[in-house]
Amino acid sequence: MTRKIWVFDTTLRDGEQVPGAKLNLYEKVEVAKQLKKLQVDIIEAGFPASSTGDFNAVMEVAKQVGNTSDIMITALARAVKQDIDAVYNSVKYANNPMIHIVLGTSDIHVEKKFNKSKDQILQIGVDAVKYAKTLTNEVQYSTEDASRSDFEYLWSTIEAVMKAGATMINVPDTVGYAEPQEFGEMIYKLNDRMKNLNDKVLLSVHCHNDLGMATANTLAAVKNGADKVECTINGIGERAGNAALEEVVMAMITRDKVYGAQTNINAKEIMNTSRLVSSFMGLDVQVNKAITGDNAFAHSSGIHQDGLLKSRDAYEIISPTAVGLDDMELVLTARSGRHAVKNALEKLNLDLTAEQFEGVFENFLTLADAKKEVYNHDLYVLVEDYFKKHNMATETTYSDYFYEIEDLQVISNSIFPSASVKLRKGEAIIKHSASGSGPIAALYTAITEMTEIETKLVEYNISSVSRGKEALGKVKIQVAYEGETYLAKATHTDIMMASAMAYINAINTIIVEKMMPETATV
Ligand SMILES: CC(=O)SCCNC(=O)CCNC(=O)[C@H](O)C(C)(C)COP(=O)(O)OP(=O)(O)OC[C@H]1O[C@@H](n2cnc3c(N)ncnc32)[C@H](O)[C@@H]1OP(=O)(O)O
Ligand SMILES: CC(C)C(=O)C(=O)O
Ligand SMILES: [Mg+2]
Repeated sequence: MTRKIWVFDTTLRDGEQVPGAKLNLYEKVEVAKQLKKLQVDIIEAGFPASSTGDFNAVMEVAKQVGNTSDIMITALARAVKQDIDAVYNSVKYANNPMIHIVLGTSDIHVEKKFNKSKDQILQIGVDAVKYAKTLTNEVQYSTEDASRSDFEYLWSTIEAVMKAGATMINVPDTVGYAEPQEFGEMIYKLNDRMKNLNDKVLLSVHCHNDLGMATANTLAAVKNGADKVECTINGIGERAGNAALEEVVMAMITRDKVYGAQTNINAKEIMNTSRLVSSFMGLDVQVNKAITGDNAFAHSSGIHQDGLLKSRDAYEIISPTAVGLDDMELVLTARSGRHAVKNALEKLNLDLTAEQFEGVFENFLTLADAKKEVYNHDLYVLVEDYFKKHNMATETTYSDYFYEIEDLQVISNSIFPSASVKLRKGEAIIKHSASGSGPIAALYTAITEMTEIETKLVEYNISSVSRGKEALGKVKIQVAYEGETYLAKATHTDIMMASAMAYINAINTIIVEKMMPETATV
């Protein structure tokens, strides 16, 4: 039988503990709305005692997102009256409010952090739960640093707070020290004892990723009886982060026979949620991140691309559409083979004879060695060049459609940021200058006015590919055009050039998809 696993999302509390990731009230509410679409069961919205700003943000989440019966809103408190009051006074506006109390159980916490005896700490926890129960029915108790705690003391704490009225017991691997086998065994034993005491109390886990095992530990707990998982989107959180919601959920879906457990998550909202969190928090998702990384559904080597074209299951265990993506991506690189390149050409209606294809493929490899990634607009130009070289006429001069950057100058100052750009379009050279509120706005305005393709810049992201003064700047943008979004990237030592190249890549992709003749035969 399939068990239901509760999903407690702590992106807005533990996730927000990432340096620089702090969200304002508006952003917290927007993320919470998206988490509701994702169908998480519980949102932990913050730590209200920490600042007035967070108190107000948690209160707003409770009012605007917690206003239906299908979701519970909580926030974190130390085992301190003032913190518990702050949680209650902010979450009480939700239909289903919950108070979450944390207090350490390991010797390190009890002795070194609190300088108290185990009995004293246990009593503080019990008193905190009893007080919280005078305010709300739902109270979660977290035994911080549980995985490094003496098991019998951990159990006596859990037993005492359950008797005091805790409705959920959360067992955190606070410093990511646990190992799946050992963590699973601990959860098995706790589950056994808890169910004997009161089988209505939920057993939850909260795993950190310091040894890269947060997801594995969470899933080991699910296998061993945990009712609830605490996770964050993109695995963000204190230090190395928390168990990633998307990984835990997709593992349960993909390996259903192994776990025999499912969540209520609407997996199709995973990518939307990941992108929203990443953009509001200013935290890039690492490209190879499972499920939500740029490359999680992108394939770039010839043998894999060929296999996928023959049968998707050769290299795909999750359908990209299951998490809200349109499709897999076959990235054309110098490691691509003939099958992938032929497939890309056919999709563009560029039908070539075997001999023509071999010629184009040879030039493709030369270009791919120089360029890292070959785009569809590059394929058109490769085909045209091949035909020109062999004195053959083409119906369309493809290069007349696409833009290339010849030169640019960007002036950055607070008075009048401006950009001058020289573009090539086929044989034509176009020059233009524009100003803007900042250097990127000036640069993109200049290009928009030259290309006459009005896009909306949805996201602009710049990062360094390597360290040091010679670092390459990598620009990743998302633009909207006629209701569709286009992603484009570029890398260059000059970040303005990388920004312009990324934008031109987006423009050329729009041209390929919207403006090329339907049957571009050669
Ligand atoms: C594992 C986790 O993720 S826990 C959650 C982490 N989140 C946060 O810390 C939220 C942001 N924190 C804050 O805004 C502040 O630290 C506050 C408001 C919580 C406390 O601020 P301050 O009163 O200035 O205390 P400060 O943070 O310097 O020290 C923590 C105090 O809380 C005590 N404390 C720590 N954990 C707990 C707990 N679970 N229950 C009771 N007291 C606790 C410490 O012993 C220390 O008390 P002391 O001053 O008597 O030594
Ligand atoms: C508050 C608790 C659950 C926590 O974040 C941790 O122990 O990591
Ligand atoms: Mg944590």
